[in-house]
Amino acid sequence: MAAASASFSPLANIINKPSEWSNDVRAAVIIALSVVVFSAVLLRPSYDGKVYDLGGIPILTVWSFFTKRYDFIREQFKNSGGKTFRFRVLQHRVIAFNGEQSRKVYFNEAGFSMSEGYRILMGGAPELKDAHVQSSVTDADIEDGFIKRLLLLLRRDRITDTLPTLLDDMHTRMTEWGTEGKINPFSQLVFQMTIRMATCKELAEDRKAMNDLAKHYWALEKSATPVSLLLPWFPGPAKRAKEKSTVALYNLFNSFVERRRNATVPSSDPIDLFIAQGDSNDTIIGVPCWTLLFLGSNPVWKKKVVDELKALVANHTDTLSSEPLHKRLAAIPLNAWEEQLPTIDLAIRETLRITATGSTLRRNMHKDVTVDGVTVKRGDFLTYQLADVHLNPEIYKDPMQFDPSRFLEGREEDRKETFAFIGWGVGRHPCAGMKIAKLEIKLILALILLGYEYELVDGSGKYPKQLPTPDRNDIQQARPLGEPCYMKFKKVAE
Ligand code: HEM
Repeated sequence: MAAASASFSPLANIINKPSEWSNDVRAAVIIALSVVVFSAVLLRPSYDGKVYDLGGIPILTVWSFFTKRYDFIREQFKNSGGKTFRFRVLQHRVIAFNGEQSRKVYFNEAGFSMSEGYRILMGGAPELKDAHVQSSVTDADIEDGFIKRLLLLLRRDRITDTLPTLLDDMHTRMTEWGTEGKINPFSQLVFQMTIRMATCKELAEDRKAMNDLAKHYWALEKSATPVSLLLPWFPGPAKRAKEKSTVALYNLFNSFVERRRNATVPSSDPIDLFIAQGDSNDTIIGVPCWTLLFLGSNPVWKKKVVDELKALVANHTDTLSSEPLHKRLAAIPLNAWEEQLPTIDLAIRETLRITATGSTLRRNMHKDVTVDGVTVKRGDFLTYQLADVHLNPEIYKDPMQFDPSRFLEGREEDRKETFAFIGWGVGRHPCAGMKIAKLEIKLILALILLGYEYELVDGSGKYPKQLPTPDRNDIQQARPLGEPCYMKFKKVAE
């Protein structure tokens, strides 16, 4: 079949009969061959005693940096014998570091900009120009003020006020599951929570708008393809998709801003203060799902976590109350959620250690800096993959094993090296949303672990032969790889 179709292809006809090539075809072939020979000779990999240069044609060599980033970095470190390596992405130079010495400088150096690194090598963030919005406010201005505004939103009094509503939202979503059944936990459990914290009541309670928001948000993330990042001007499908979803998101937010502006009674909802840039919803969604999977395969830790949650409820609420679970949880003070769940803290930490393995990015915006003997010039990009430390068997024994006790006194594996745990960021860029993210994860775990009994099953209803592992090349979400795994549940508390 392939041979038959090839003989009808004009290209195959030309290739098969070199004697009939026109001068133009001959010239094209000679140029193409020259490029290949030139690249093979002049752009071949090299080592100057400090750093490996991957060489090669910039786009071709690094295609998998954009499509399979985790594998790319791992493979190149294998090729370089664990030494620092560098490569080109078009006109940019990127240096990949590993090891403790590099890590210390990478996360502490003031001139290494996190936002510049992600903006250029990651993409995916909406830009005002894509929505064709005329504004004197630049995207850089928005970013500068972002963390300040975020911290304003995440003030303790706001979180305390919103906590009961967050639980109501979750409860409403979970009621749709019924009293018994099977769910794939990797759904959009937490999206609404973050929207509630970051926008306004009207939006968080409008199911259609929420669904549209989720649709455009994921479309925007998908539009960060290698072509759209390497050639941002190229008018291909990814550029069109990015513009389309940016316009849709802008219009959607704008309609709610207008509603708030026209409202007679002002509210303390954040949308009255600012329109938040989309942030790490995807990460939060993944963490409780993975924790539930790990606990589902580890009865000892599951019991410890459930017992701890039961104790929290017993200590802070009326045990004889007939109120539904989410109302009772709402009565628990914020500081108790933060300080009285050490076992869950360990389980979350261990979940992040195993699942947070992606590449962080930076750009050197100031003077040249030497990192572990390698000069990082002004304008160079840098990358450090969290797997270098999180899955390092020299630091974490049996790194693929879910074992929260590795952090306990006496073992403290995360203290063996500087910055050995980076699940919430370290150095100059600790996660600004950690407190709210942890709270959301704990609320979800409490509602599920106290409200339901569950066991893990595969498609045929049996305990899975193999548990899924995170897709480490899935930069945004680390969704599970392998056979689908479900939670078979039964409701045990209203
Ligand atoms: C489970 C959820 C989350 C995880 C695991 C997480 C993890 C991280 C990590 C590892 C970094 C450092 C990245 C680097 O060094 O390149 C970071 C930074 C950051 N995170 Fe999160 N994050 C989460 C949720 C959130 C949420 C919900 C928000 C906002 C509401 C947020 C806001 C930020 C910001 C603004 C920074 C950059 C801080 C800076 O530039 O100094 N994160 N996060």
